[in-house]
Amino acid sequence: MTVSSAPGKVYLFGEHAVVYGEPAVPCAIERRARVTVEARDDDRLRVEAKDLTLDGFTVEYSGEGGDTPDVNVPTSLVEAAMGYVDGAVEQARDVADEPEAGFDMTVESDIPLGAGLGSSAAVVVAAIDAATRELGVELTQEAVADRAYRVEHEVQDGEASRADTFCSAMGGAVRVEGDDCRRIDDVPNLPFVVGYDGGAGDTGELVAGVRALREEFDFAADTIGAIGDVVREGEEALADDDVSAVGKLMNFDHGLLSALGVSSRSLDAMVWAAREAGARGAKLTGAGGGGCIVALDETEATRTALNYTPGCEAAFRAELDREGVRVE
Ligand SMILES: Nc1ncnc2c1ncn2[C@@H]1O[C@H](COP(=O)(O)OP(=O)(O)OP(=O)(O)O)[C@@H](O)[C@H]1O
Ligand SMILES: C[C@@](O)(CCO)CC(=O)[O-]
Ligand SMILES: [Mg+2]
Repeated sequence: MTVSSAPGKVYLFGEHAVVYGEPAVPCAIERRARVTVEARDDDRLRVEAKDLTLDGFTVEYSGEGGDTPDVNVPTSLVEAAMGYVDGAVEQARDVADEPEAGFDMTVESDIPLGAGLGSSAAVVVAAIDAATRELGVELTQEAVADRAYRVEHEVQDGEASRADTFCSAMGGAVRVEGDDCRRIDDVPNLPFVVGYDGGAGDTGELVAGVRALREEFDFAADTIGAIGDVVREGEEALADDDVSAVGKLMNFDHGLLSALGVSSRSLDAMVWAAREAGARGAKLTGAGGGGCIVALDETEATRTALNYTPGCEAAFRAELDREGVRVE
């Protein structure tokens, strides 16, 4: 039996624009997805995903994907979840050159689903790491990141950057621009506070919406370019340990993301509550549509304000997680 875990992330800057080749800076946070894998004697795959709904679901189907799972959650949700885990298993079979390998897998996660904290990337990264190890192959974190990217790219219908998967596999703060992925060492202390509205957005759909806007309006394409400028400026602020400038740029980034239509009433409400409480900056994180905002505040004021904000279901502090994927 092998257990691997991988962290979720918040975006300091650059989500969405990163899909079109602009740089982005996601940071891994201390909230993890854990995947337990046990090799089977046959080629079947049995997946238990306890957090997929409140009730959880269990599905058993063949390696060829011929069976229809008998479950009580929306089919699209099951299909997507099976896509991520199935994709991870395909990668492990390919790496180990064991196309017939079967597994029992259990997915458990502290990362809210579809909320902008990179739950999909963490699940794929941890699943690939655990399944390859279970087959006796140890991949580097970079290799896990690359394989996980291929899975996200496929499940999200080609609408994915390397940012989430690289960040989850490597840990820490990272910089991703197209295929160029690296860790950023020496980031200042970043006092992340996360606000969660209890909702979710569909990453693939939200990215497709931004793509449509970008094709329709030149100024939407310019907005994406402006996000790239914010990120480049933000990298300088990080290098100068200037947390107050980082916050200002996060605010700017949120405005641009909002212009691209990926914010929501509750995300905006949480962003404003954080700013009014004295946060250095606040923005939505991840694909948007609903889910989480991230703010910078070393005091307790933002968390307290978020707890009193209608539409905010939970507010918590998130520490930078310097460790990426690991065996438990
Ligand atoms: N604990 C889990 N168990 C099973 N599947 C999961 C789990 N967590 C996430 N997933 C899969 O990932 C999907 C959510 O991925 P999606 O990319 O839409 O959001 P996210 O990764 O949480 O946020 P973002 O991509 O904006 O950072 C879920 O619908 C499910 O398919
Ligand atoms: C919206 C997006 O930029 C981040 C989702 O966490 C999509 C991606 O980079 O794959
Ligand atoms: Mg995702």
